[in-house]
Amino acid sequence: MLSSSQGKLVRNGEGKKSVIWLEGNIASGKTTCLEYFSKTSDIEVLTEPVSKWRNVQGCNPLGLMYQDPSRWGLTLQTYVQLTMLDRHVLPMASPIRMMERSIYSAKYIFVENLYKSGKMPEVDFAVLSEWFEWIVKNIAIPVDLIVYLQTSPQTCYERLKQRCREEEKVIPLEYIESIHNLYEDWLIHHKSFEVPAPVLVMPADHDLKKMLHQFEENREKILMANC
Ligand SMILES: Nc1ncnc2c1ncn2[C@@H]1O[C@H](COP(=O)(O)OP(=O)(O)O)[C@@H](O)[C@H]1O
Ligand SMILES: O=c1ccn([C@H]2C[C@H](O)[C@@H](COP(=O)(O)O)O2)c(=O)[nH]1
Repeated sequence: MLSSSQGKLVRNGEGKKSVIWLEGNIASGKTTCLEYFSKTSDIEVLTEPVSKWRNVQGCNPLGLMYQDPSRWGLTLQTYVQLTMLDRHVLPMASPIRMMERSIYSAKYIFVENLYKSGKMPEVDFAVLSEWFEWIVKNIAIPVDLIVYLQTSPQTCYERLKQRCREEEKVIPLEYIESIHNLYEDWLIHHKSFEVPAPVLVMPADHDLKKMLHQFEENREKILMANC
């Protein structure tokens, strides 16, 4: 249930619980990492609602956006903003929540990329920005730790091609490079937007075996996020 605290809407009784956001480029390995931690008791894992972005009442805003970003970028990102907010305010079922991306990366990375690349009209950007500012001012979006899977764009491009999601077949390497640069400016160089929690950087170009080893090595740091 939501109640009001210091002028913001907050979820009740979740002060001691911890929330971790898993951030990284497209096909950097976020879902694979979440799958690994989902086997741990006391952790609930929330994946990105991509299936909704591919099918809202029979329409596919993700596919439309990749076909014509100038026309459909606002449509997709409005729906991403809504569905991510829905994830953030969902009552916690376990003491630890790991969630894939956030309403912040939707705005600071994906909306920013559309706008900066000239594919989002100024008025669409202004409307989305005002919505975003209203949300983060009025609704508590808890986060204790951001885990950043840091990859090279080339690695993501190869994994993306291998995953072969229909809508993403049109994505060029340059798109992945732009997303990479925005993530680095935000989470590593602190050059763009405020970072709402400490960042744990995990190099993620390695093969699966080494990644699983690295997840295990970082388990304590991740599980103790709010201590
Ligand atoms: N360390 C890795 N080495 C090689 N392939 C990987 C690795 N991690 C994930 N993959 C593969 O790359 C693709 C994208 O991974 P996924 O976890 O879905 O990324 P994301 O959720 O970040 O988009 C999938 O096909 C997955 O099996
Ligand atoms: O705000 C957003 C968030 C994600 N997307 C796109 C990028 C990808 O094509 C999918 C999500 O894929 P991942 O494999 O989880 O990275 O959705 C977007 O356009 N806007």
